[in-house]
Formats: sequence, structure tokens, C-alpha cells
Amino acid sequence: MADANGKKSADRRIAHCLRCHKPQDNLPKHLKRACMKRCTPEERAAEVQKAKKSSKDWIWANRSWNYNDIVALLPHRRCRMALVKELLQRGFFINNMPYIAHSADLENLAGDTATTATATTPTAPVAPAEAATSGPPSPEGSVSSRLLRLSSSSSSSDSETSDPSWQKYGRLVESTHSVSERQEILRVAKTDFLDVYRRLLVKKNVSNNRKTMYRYYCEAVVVLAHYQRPGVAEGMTVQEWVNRVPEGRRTVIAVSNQKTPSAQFSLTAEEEAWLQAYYEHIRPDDVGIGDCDSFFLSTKGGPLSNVTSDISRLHDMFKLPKVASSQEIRRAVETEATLRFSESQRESVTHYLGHSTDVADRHNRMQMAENTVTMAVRLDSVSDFSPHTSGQEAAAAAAAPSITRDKEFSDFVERFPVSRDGQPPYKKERVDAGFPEDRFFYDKWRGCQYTEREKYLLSHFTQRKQSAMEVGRLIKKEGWVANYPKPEDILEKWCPAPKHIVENDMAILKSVSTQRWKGLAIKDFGGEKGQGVVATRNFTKGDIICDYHGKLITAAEGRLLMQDMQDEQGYLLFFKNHCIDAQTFPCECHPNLDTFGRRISHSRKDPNLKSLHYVLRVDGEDKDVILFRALEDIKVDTELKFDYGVNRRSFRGVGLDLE
Ligand SMILES: C[S@@+](CC[C@H](N)C(=O)[O-])C[C@H]1O[C@@H](n2cnc3c(N)ncnc32)[C@H](O)[C@@H]1O
Repeated sequence: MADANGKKSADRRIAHCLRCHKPQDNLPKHLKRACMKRCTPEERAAEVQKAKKSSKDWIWANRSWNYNDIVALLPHRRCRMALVKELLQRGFFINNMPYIAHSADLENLAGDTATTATATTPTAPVAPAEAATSGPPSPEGSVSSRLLRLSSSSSSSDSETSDPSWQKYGRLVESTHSVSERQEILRVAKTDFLDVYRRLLVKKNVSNNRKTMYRYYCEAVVVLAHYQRPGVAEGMTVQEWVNRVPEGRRTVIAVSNQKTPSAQFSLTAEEEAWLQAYYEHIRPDDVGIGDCDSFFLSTKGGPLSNVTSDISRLHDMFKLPKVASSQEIRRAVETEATLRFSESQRESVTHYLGHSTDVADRHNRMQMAENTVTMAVRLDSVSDFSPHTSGQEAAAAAAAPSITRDKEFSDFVERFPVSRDGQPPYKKERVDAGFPEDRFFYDKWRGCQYTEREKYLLSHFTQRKQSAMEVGRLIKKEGWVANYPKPEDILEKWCPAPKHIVENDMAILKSVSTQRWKGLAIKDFGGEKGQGVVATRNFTKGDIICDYHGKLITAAEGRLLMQDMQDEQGYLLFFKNHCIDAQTFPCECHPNLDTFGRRISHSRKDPNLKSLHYVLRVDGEDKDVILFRALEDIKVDTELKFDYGVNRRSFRGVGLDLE
């Protein structure tokens, strides 16, 4: 130990002088000669202690950065990567930095600095504003081959590749991601998984294969994201699931069965919702005659016999190399823990990983739940699974039922109302307002915004399903740069609008009023049939095509008119106790137009339109309107036809398409 007089000591360590801020390899000597030469030995000794404590505290608390915090501080990627590079060069550690981000970001950074540090195909962007979605696995083979590689062959790369800090960076990437590497399947399969999840929530059809993939993924969450033995997923019972305990922002599940030592792990609200979706929407289909009590069921209805193989199959499905054993991932976690945590924390890690059989006896249940959550949160720093939830993912999460945090979130949105065009609050604002500093509410807020934007986009397409390009144009017009649905997703979600929406849709009201309907043309078919209407663009089933324009009279008046026409229906359309009379051409209100509705032909055998009654507020008045909806997808050039509900007599016996 160095003493205050600066005598040589075996324990002399470099510490910064807190007065001149310079590093000193012999601080007592430095203080005596420079910064505290007029002070007493006791004062210098106290200063040395203070400086040492300061060094120690700094190392404990400040040498490691969380990549997510850097993202919050520096949303702009270039600035962020410059800081990341600088921090790494200065020997800081950065946790939660997905290696995929390294590759892509480094590539960009390399561009900035005219280096050719090569990174293989990035599969997912990572920053929140950069829409995190996992793409297909890189064709380049093994996970490690996809880790950052610094090229040494390129001529222009010399400055960077020979820079030892870059090489150090490369090593760092490889060494810090051994756990996250093993979790790659969770990232790669997540988009597909969430797609099934959303479908389950809205009760859309999901194929059996996709359901199986979903179950494999849930098993992988338990084993790869929560480091549990496969036996835990195999042995977990419905009873144990039902009795899960909410604890803070997480949910704790205790599993005790003969297959494996007792285990307890904690899921985030999102993960809980995923497993609940399996439980509610997939598992019931697999329950066999035996009514097995296991939470996860094989498709034959029995308990799972080999979760390791299931996870392996999940890797096959996404063309990823076979996963390492769950034993290995737990070992990797322990190694990380050795580097990062104190001794007592490491002991808790061991318990969390289920290595100890006496966990259940050591604390009461609540205490255990609390410890489990603390441990799980701590272990999050080891993993980079789900570091960023994209808007779409967050929307799914926001829609998901959760037994935790709902109340808190309503306070959050009261404080930070969700708006279609606003921004979620920064971390500082969240913390200042008394909310947790993690991203849970932030992500959920973005999820709600995403849902609002989705609704907004869908509301624009009441009359007909647009093309992806048209949706894209609207998104661009709104000026959204992140957290918005893909046009293809909007198209997939599109469905014919319900009556009350149609009746209040401004675009439809306008077309009814002006009689300008797009995508239609009147064509002369000649002969007895005369004129008809053809599509000049493709329509989708459910699209509103046009109305039957005419004068509204009573059905009795309509029947009188028919008698005058020898029972021919002509241009009269009956509905309920009413009739629309379109005999007069041109009509008084549109003297220069040949309106489409009255020209549409009849077909009982093969109609592609259906007439429906609506009450629209046209020019300030409620108006009974007959709108035509497409009964099927209609291709360009197809003749439009609806069932007049008439017989041969009404066509003077010449109806071609009559029964
Ligand atoms: C509402 S109008 C349709 C437009 C009419 N074709 C025109 O040229 O103005 C109804 C009349 O069209 C003719 N029509 C409609 N559908 C037909 C069909 N499938 N075959 C033959 N004539 C048809 C009948 O003469 C019928 O009375």
C-alpha cells in the first residue's frame, strides 16, 4: 500500500489526482511534490484515499456503456458510431451492441473514413428510428463467419486495418457476443414469429407449420433468452403457467417437476403475451384425449420430449447453423457474469440458471420472485435479444394482453399523449416524469402510434383497395420517417369498410354528388343488349365501384311506370319500398353526363357486383343511395354485372344472361 509520504509500496496503482486531473502512478509522491505540497501528511493521506475511491467508483459504474443509452443520447447514427468508435478506442466496454449493428455501422463508418473494413450482409438494422426487422440469414454460412471481419487485402484499407484499435474492436465483437451469437435465431426468426403472433391475436388463419414454428420459438425464448434447461420447457405445466406471479414489470414462473431441478425464471410483458397467445390459440388445438397437463404440447397432444431438437429444427427452418447446447449457453452466461458481476451477484446467476436444487427452500416465494426478476434484468445486459422493438413489433406488444404495467402505461400516455405525428419522449423526459428509464413504455408508446398510423392509412382507402405505390405516396406525404407500417402490410390488412364508415366517407360522398367514378367506361355491346359498363382498372373484392344514380320515388310509383312500359323494368331499380328512377337521360342534375349505374347490365348467373342500400348525407341532406360493391376481384376490361332480381319478361325475353 502506498503511504502518504510516497514511500514505494507493492500496491501502488495509477490514480488520477483529483486536483490537477492528471493520472499519477505514484499519487502520494505527486501530492507531496506538486498539488498538496503545503498540506499535512494526514491531509495528503485522506486525498489519496479519496482519489482511489474515485477511481474504483469510476471503474465500477462508468467504464461500461449500454448501447441502448448511446442510441437514446445520439439517435443520429453517424454521430453515434463516431462516439462508439472513440469509446472503444479508449478502452470502454459497450454492452448490448448487436454485432449486426456493428457490421452495418462499421461499414458506414468505414465509408466515412475511406476504409474498406468489410462486414458481411447485415440482416437487421438496430436503432429505433431505423426500423428493426430481421431479414433472412446471410448466405455466408456460419454465424462466426458473419461476424465482423477486417479486410487486410485492400489497398485503401491500410490506415484502418493496420490501426490496432480496429483490430481490437473486431476481437471485442467476437468475444462479447458469444451469448448473443447463440441467440441469433431469436432475432432472425422474430419477424416471422411476430407475424404469426399478430394473426393469432386477430384470429386469422395460421397454417400448422407456422404454429409449430411459433411453439419452437416460445421454447427457444425459455431456453435461449432465459437460459433455462430444456427440461424446464418440457416440464412446465399449465398449472404453473396459470400461477405465474406478476413482479414489477415482469412475470415470474416457477417450474418444479421430476425432469429437472426446480427453476424460476422471469418473462418480460411482451414474452408473457407471446406465450399466452400460444396457450390460448395454439395449444387448445393440440390437446389430445389424454388432456396432458404440460404447458407446451407436441402436435400429437403429448408432452414435449426433446426441446433441444425443437430448437434445432427452428434453426433449420431459418437456415441457421445448429445451435449450441443449452448447457453451453448457460456456461457462456456464467463466463459473462464472471466478467461483469460481483461475487454475490454471480451466485444469484447460478441460482437463476437453475444449477442449484435448493433455490426453492431458501427464500419465501415473494422474495424469490423479486430476486428472480432482479437477476433476469441483470442478465439482460449479457444478452442483446430484443434490444429494439420496431413499431410493428411494439404495436403487436401494445395490443397484447399483459397482466403487468397496464395501469402505469395509462399514466404514461396521459403524461405523453400518443399522437400520429409526434415523437415519443426521450429517456430524460421519461425519467424526469417519474417513469422507469427502460424502453418498455417508449416502445409501447411507439406501438400505439404505429397502430394509429395504420388506422389512418386504412381510413384513406374506404372506397377501394389502393396499390402499394399509392399507400407509399400517402406515407411520404405525411412526412413519417420511421415507425410506420409498410404499404404491403396495409394492403394485407385492408378489408371492405363497414356501413357507417362508408356512409361518412368524404370521397364516396363526393363521387355520389359529382357522379365522377374512376376506373369505369361505358361500352356499346350492340344489339338488343345495348350499352354496358366495363372496368378500366383492376378492382378488388369489396371495392365500392359506383352508385345507381336517379330520382328516388316510391315502389308504387315505380310499378306504375313499369306498367306504362309493358312491364319492362328498364332503368328502374327497386329496393325496400323505394325505387330509383333513372329513366330520364340525361338527368337534370348532371345534364352533361352519362351516369354509370343505369348502364350496368344484368346477370343472375354470374354477377360481379352487388347492390347495397346506404344512407349518405349528400349536400346536407340524408339520401338513400344504392352503391355497387365488387363481389370478386375484377380485372381490367371485364363487364360489370349485377343481379337485377328480375325475370325474362322484364327484358322483353331477350336477356342473354337470364335463367
Ligand atoms: C339498366 S338498363 C342497362 C343499360 C342498357 N343496356 C343501355 O343500353 O342503356 C337495362 C336494360 O339493358 C338491357 N340488358 C341488361 N342486361 C342485359 C343482358 N344481360 N342481356 C341483354 N340485355 C340486357 C335490357 O334491355 C334491360 O332492360
